[in-house]
Amino acid sequence: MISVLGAGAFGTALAVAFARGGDRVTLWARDAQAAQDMQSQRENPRLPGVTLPKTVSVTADFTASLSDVILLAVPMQKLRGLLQSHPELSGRTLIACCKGVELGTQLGPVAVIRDVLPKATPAILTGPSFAADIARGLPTALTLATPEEHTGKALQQRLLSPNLRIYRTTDTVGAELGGALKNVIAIACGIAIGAGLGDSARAALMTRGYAEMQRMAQALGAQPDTLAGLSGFGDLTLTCSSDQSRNYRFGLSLGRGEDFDPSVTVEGAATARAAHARAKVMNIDMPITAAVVAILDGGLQIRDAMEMLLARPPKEE
Ligand SMILES: NC(=O)C1=CN([C@@H]2O[C@H](COP(=O)(O)OP(=O)(O)OC[C@H]3O[C@@H](n4cnc5c(N)ncnc54)[C@H](O)[C@@H]3O)[C@@H](O)[C@H]2O)C=CC1
Ligand SMILES: O=C(CO)COP(=O)(O)O
Repeated sequence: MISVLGAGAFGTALAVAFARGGDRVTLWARDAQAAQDMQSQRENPRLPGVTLPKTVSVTADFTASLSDVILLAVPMQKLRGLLQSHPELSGRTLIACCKGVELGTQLGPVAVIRDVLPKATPAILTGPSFAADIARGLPTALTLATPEEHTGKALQQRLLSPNLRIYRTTDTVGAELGGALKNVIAIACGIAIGAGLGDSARAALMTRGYAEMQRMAQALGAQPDTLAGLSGFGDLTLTCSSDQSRNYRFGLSLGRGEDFDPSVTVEGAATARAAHARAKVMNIDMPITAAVVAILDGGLQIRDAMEMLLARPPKEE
């Protein structure tokens, strides 16, 4: 059995994929009514049109939902709270599926798991994948990062399913930072397109944003190759170019001066602030991230942000 904790769009999509791969899956929702509705209606309103396979069981009973492989599919800023309120997760294999950097501590998901439950075996599953695509069975490739290779090999075998190909790495820092920081750049790209700055500006932001991602990741001990893979470059490409991305759509709204539904999960906003704080302390040059934070905080107009980025001293690429 596989456990997925968090019955949002991504947790549900993963549950569907693992069930297609032949596993029984328990999907835990914290809200009892939501769990009951999903269990009886065989559908999650966040993934309309996707029928839950019979081997997916949705429950709000936390203890009953646990197994030897547990995926944590909650937003990044909720991860610590989930772990803290369930000490029974200690000593288990916990695979984070969230993409972000924690506000305050500036830690990624693997580091947060280690911090709260040092006896757990942490991992992260990340990479370019929209929940709706996975749930519809469209071909998708992800990266599974575990500190120890033997754990990664075992989990990789366990989680493979039709149309969901899983690569592995032991570079957890690179994998989690790629997935987190690409959301910040996706917001920047959405802002640029929403403000009518054009596709060329977006390409520049993606490329120079990638340079920022590499700088921070390497400063924190990641391998450059990891950022060039699915969890970094792959996810950056997807998220900065698709209207399916919530981070990109959030940026579009900002660029157009429109409101955005605050209940939608947009990981890049908090992550921009956390990464910016870390960059300042470590003296890492991250001008696009800094501009996103300044725009979010209302201190910088979009045109001024672009002018500021263009007016930086000329340098070698
Ligand atoms: N939706 C997507 O296409 C993808 C999402 N992700 C990542 O997955 C993570 C979750 O995103 P989504 O599922 O899309 O968001 P979502 O907004 O659809 O669902 C989040 C779920 O987490 C639950 N939740 C929030 N706080 C909780 C807590 N303290 N305890 C238990 N449950 C809690 C909510 O009730 C909700 O069901 C994010 O970090 C996101 O970046 C990763 C890849 C793709
Ligand atoms: O991480 C994702 C795609 O890989 C999902 O992106 P959004 O959270 O921006 O929708």
